[in-house]
Amino acid sequence: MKIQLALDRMEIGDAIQLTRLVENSIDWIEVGTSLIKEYGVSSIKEIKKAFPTKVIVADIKTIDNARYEFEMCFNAGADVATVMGVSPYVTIDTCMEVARRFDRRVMIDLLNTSEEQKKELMNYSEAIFCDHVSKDEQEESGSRNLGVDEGLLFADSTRQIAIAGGITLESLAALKQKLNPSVAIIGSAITQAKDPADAAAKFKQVIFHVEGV
Ligand SMILES: O=C(CO)[C@H](O)[C@H](O)COP(=O)(O)O
Repeated sequence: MKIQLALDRMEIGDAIQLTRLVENSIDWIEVGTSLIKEYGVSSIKEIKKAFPTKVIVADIKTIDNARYEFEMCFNAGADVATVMGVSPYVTIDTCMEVARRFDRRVMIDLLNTSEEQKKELMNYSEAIFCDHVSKDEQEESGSRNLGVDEGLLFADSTRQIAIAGGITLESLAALKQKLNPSVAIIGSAITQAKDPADAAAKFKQVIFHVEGV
């Protein structure tokens, strides 16, 4: 399981500095939606420039305007870009087509999708599927991703799964068991930690422990 470090609600310089502290413990770097909204695609360019060998995920959360937004992210250096699963299928089709042309990947964010939509979306076999509990659900309703609903859907699936939303050192092992994700997206548990390097190293240890590799 890879760790995708989610960088949100900070300045680009601080994001780069923080990532330097933890880069040996993490695999993918997410340029968070808040960075893209605040600083534009230059946030993607700068983070790719600072970490050229890491997989860079642009969490642009496209819901329309797919061709323009995905070309913009890939031209800025993103290796993966995100689209909302609740988007019209023509939007997701377009994201897939642009990603294929650039030889990059699409992550479909399953936030607020119904069971029926999730089953339909699984037809996008090349995508990564993100099981996501949102910031608002975390901060306003006290929820976090515990993998309660998706177990059966994902258990039968050969699809690549990512998990996100308030993941902690304590919740990661159970999530791994329930959803068998290949990517754990971790933001505040590392970025807001007193010692981010120590927190990231501990996440890596948990993964080592559950995977035994
Ligand atoms: O996509 C996001 C918010 O929409 C975040 O990147 C994701 O939720 C991970 O951050 P955290 O671990 O702090 O929840």
